[in-house]
Amino acid sequence: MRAGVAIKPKTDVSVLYDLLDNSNKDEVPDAQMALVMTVEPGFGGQKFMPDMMPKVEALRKRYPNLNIEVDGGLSEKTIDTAANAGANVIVAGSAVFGAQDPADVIAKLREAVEKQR
Ligand SMILES: O=C(CO)[C@H](O)[C@H](O)COP(=O)(O)O
Repeated sequence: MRAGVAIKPKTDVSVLYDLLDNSNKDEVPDAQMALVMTVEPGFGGQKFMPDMMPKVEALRKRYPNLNIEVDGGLSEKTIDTAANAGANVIVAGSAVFGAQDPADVIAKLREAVEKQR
């Protein structure tokens, strides 16, 4: 099993530091992924919030090997912003399910992330 931890847009990224810094110690479950919500949780089709990117950048700087996920409003238009900030796990609903060629969209999202790694 893998464990992750998520923060909503109004939550400061620093709340994750204690947990992630201590994730190899016995008393804290290993957190192997951090999810930075890029919309308010609740439903698909919302607008990507670029002002969440400093959180992603801060996590990437502090944890070079952490899986950092973004969720909300990700598409071919917003993927470069997220990937440049350091996100390497992408949740995309509308952009994929609303596409004529979902596989092509997934390939483009993947390519944008892999370009940064
Ligand atoms: O459920 C969500 C928020 O709670 C997700 O943001 C959603 O599933 C992703 O969808 P979209 O790509 O349309 O923003």
